[in-house]
Amino acid sequence: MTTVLLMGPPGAGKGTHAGHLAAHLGVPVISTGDLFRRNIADGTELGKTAQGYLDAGEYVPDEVTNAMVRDRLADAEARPGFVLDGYPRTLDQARVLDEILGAQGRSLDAALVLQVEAETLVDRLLRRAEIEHRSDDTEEVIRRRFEVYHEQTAPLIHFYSGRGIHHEVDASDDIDTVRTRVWQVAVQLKPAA
Ligand SMILES: Nc1ncnc2c1ncn2[C@@H]1O[C@H](COP(=O)(O)OP(=O)(O)O)[C@@H](O)[C@H]1O
Ligand SMILES: [Mg+2]
Repeated sequence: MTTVLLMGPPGAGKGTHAGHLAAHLGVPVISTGDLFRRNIADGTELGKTAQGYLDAGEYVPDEVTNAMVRDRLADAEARPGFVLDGYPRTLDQARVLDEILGAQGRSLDAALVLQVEAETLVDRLLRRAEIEHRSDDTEEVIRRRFEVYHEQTAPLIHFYSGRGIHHEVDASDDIDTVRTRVWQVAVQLKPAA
């Protein structure tokens, strides 16, 4: 079983590499951003709650996000492990995640932080805006998302480094190069059976 999370600023490539890594490990990706977007597209109550926050570049309240992730982690699908993309993003979420996993008799193996300099991130997000038309990929909202990341999520790096499960990955190069780096970290976690 491998339980990993990917952290990093908006545009760092969390979604891309969470997908690759999960496929390698044979476990599901749990992406809070994707779950919110799917709920918005489906017009669910959860989606209605989340929409305003996403459009403003703010975080959805912890109790809403934590409840959604709690459900996902209880699924049979997540029993062999998981790759978390975009969760936890606050200290409260990190503590709740510990609680959920502890109650299941497991814990987090690794927190991977994807590192990319700010200029590259803005370029990537503006390019993605042209392709995906995400409502939160406008210049103004992107700026706010960076602020929120630095205020609320960057402190989590200390939370996980204090526990010795934090790994930095240089994510500024092309996708294949970064994928190899991510995989090198994952391989160290679990020696081949
Ligand atoms: N763990 C979370 N807590 C609160 N809000 C979240 C969380 N994950 C995603 N969101 C909401 O969804 C938006 C988009 O998330 P995501 O797709 O993961 O962005 P990115 O991958 O570009 O960082 C966030 O700006 C936020 O509004
Ligand atoms: Mg994403």
